[in-house]
This record gives sequence, C-alpha cells and structure tokens, in this order.
Amino acid sequence: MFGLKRAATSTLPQAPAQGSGLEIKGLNCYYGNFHAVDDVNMVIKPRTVTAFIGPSGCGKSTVLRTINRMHETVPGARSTGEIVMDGVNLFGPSVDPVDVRRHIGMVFQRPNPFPTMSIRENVLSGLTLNKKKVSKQEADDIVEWALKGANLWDGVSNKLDKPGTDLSGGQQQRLCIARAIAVHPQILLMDEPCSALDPISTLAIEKLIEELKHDYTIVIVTHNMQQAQRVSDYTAFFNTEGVGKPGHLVEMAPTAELFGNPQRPETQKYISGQFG
Ligand SMILES: Nc1ncnc2c1ncn2[C@@H]1O[C@H](COP(=O)(O)OP(=O)(O)OP(=O)(O)O)[C@@H](O)[C@H]1O
Repeated sequence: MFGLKRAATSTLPQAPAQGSGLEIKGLNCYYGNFHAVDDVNMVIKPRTVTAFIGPSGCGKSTVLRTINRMHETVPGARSTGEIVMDGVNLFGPSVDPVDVRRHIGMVFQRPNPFPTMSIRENVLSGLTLNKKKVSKQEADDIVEWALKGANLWDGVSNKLDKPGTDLSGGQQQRLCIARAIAVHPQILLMDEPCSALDPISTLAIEKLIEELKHDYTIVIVTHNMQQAQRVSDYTAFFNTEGVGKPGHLVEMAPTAELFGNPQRPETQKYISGQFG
C-alpha cells in the first residue's frame, strides 16, 4: 500500500527496509477541546535521524504519536492536516491505522516488553498480532535478524525462551527495538528511549540509532540536548507560550546549524538553558 519495495506477502527479512520520508502539512492536534499543537509543517528526510526538542508540554510527543496514528487512540483526541508518506496521506479515508502502525514503529520511554512473553515471543509479537503465519524456520530467521539488528543477539541467543522482563533495562529497550524492526517498518519513532536507562545503556542505544538510520528513518523525542547533538542529523525545536497554549514548531534545521546558529531568539534561549 505504501509502495514498499519488499514482497507484500513475505514476512521474511529478505530486503532491508528502505526508510521512507515524511511530509507534515498544517498539522493541528487536539485533546477534546484543547488545542495542543498548532500548525506544524516539516519535511523529514529518508534515512535520517530527526530530534524533537523543546520544553515540557510543547507537543513533541503528541506530534510523534500523531505520525503513526496513535494520538487518535486517546478518547476525544483528533488531528487535522496531512502527513504524507510515500505519496499517501496517512490520514486519508482509505488508510487503515493498523497498517500505518505496521510501517511506522514506536519505541517508548520505558522499555515495555510483554511480561508474559519470552524474548523470542516478544520479537515475533508484531507478526503474531498481525496474524501472519510463518514457519518455524522463518520465525527463527526473523528472531535472529531482528535481535542482531538491535545489537542484542550475542547477549540472548542462548536464552530466547526466558522472559523478556528478565533482561536489564538497556537490554529490554533493545528487545523493544528488535520487536519494532521485526515487522520491517519504514520509520521508527522513539519517545525519550533512553530516559529510563543508565549512561552505558544510553550510549548503546545511541550507537544503535546511528546504525539503524542506514535502513530506517528515525524520529526521536529527547529532553537531552547533548543526545540530540550526538544522534540527530536534523533538530526540530518546539515551544509553547505557556500552559493551556498550543505547542508549535519554532524552527527545524540541520542539527549543527540549529545548535550553532539558531535563527530564532527563543531557540537560542532554550539551547543555552535559559528556560525549559
Ligand atoms: N492524554 C492527554 N489528554 C489531555 N491533554 C494532554 C494529553 N496528553 C498531553 N496533553 C497535553 O497536550 C500538550 C502537549 O503534550 P505533550 O505530551 O505532547 O508535550 P511534550 O512536549 O511531549 O511534553 P513532555 O516533554 O513533558 O513529554 C500539553 O499541554 C499536555 O498537557
């Protein structure tokens, strides 16, 4: 449906994902009557890492969750505008939100492996939930490929049937990344993926992001400006005029430019720690 290059019927990791770009046009997001995000326009290039930064409440997570149509799962929440991927408006009437989530995976702030599932079952859970039937051999291949892709295989290959929750926090987050890539998304959304992790696990995830961007387009929300500078190619700075006011995109630029030569005074104030 989105013009994927791999065979539509195959669940096997024969071809790497291609990492689609996104164009966000006139995006407004609401929670009931509350206007949370105002008129966001941006282009996210394929196979790049884009960091969303900004003070609390400026709408970073809301925009992120709108991209894979998770925002609308909150009762009363809705959005207007367009998000275009591979020429398709993801808000279009014929687009199935479940299909969108298959192409645009998400990794959350707290590692959240399914507690009743083994490591192996966690990796395969996207396929199981989508009722994809695969042979044992195909499933083995997917598990190994996804865990290798998430840099976790060496640590867990001899205990795939142990619960995912037995792993350390950093390993659990890598398991969640393996689970996300096992269904071959085009885009990976990461909502503060390191905020619950220690510094060593954080560096491991950052290194992984660097590797994953060769195959996937990555959008990461982070409160950590050093992290944004370490991992991202582009940075989008969001702000809000205050509680109860909608968040908006102030500026987006290549990361070195945004931090080195911001165009807007409020960006300069934020990155120099004067607020937020
Ligand atoms: N489920 C919800 N119901 C109602 N309002 C919400 C909900 N989630 C977020 N909001 C509001 O929407 C606005 C944007 O929130 P959002 O979480 O997107 O901001 P953020 O920039 O990601 O913040 P943070 O950095 O603190 O995570 C805020 O005013 C927030 O209070």
